Amino acid sequence: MHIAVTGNIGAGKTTLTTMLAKHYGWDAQFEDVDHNPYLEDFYADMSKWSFALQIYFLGSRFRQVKEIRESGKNIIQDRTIYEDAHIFAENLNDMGLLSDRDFNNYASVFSLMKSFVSAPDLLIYLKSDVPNLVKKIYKRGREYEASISIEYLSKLNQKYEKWISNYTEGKLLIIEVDDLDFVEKPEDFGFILEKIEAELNGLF
Ligand SMILES: Nc1ncnc2c1ncn2[C@@H]1O[C@H](COP(=O)(O)OP(=O)(O)O)[C@@H](O)[C@H]1O
Ligand SMILES: Nc1ncnc2c1ncn2[C@H]1C[C@H](O)[C@@H](COP(=O)(O)O)O1
Repeated sequence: MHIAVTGNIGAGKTTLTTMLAKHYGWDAQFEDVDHNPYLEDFYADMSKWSFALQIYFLGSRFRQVKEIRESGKNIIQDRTIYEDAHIFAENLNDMGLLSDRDFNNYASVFSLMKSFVSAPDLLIYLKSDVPNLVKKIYKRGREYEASISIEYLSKLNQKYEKWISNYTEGKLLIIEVDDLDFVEKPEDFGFILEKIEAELNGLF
């Protein structure tokens, strides 16, 4: 079984992925953030580094897709390859931070890769509003993310809403996380588990 957690920066994906992997004994796949050779430079100068960062994330996410296909294990994945293309790369292009020439080049590589990608059995979307995202990014305290603007987060949130409302590739569970504290409150984590199990009924 392949489950993926999706959502904007700071929504709680890594936290929930870690908790679910521990609870169910699943393998977890995380994003390549701490050893990412471009991320810090990207936040310092988005226009200069956007193409290099997108190619890096695309390669790293495709490696994960391959592992999921080959492993035969139950895997929970923190963010999907779809988000790189449909949320981040598209948004950078819209904002004029990734040129049309580079975006078209990227999109043609992504469309080749897409034929090898299977949708997760369940996609869990963590929906959060911008002020709450800002609070959680601040709480996490990665220095290079201090430059993330409200405008950038808002545009990403709009892209997420559009993408999720058109998502038909597989089962989808939307969780509004702003009134939940699944880190500190076991009942909130229990509420999420119930929702997941209801969706996966029959697949478990
Ligand atoms: N529902 C929540 N309640 C309280 N704190 C949360 C919640 N979700 C995430 N956090 C905190 O917010 C920060 C960002 O969460 P993280 O899982 O790294 O987000 P993401 O992986 O989506 O970027 C972390 O410090 C985490 O502990
Ligand atoms: N495809 C991407 N383009 C730009 N930035 C990206 C992409 N994928 C992830 N990121 C950034 C956003 C955050 O700063 C870190 C980690 O993501 P998070 O949502 O906090 O798990 O990488």
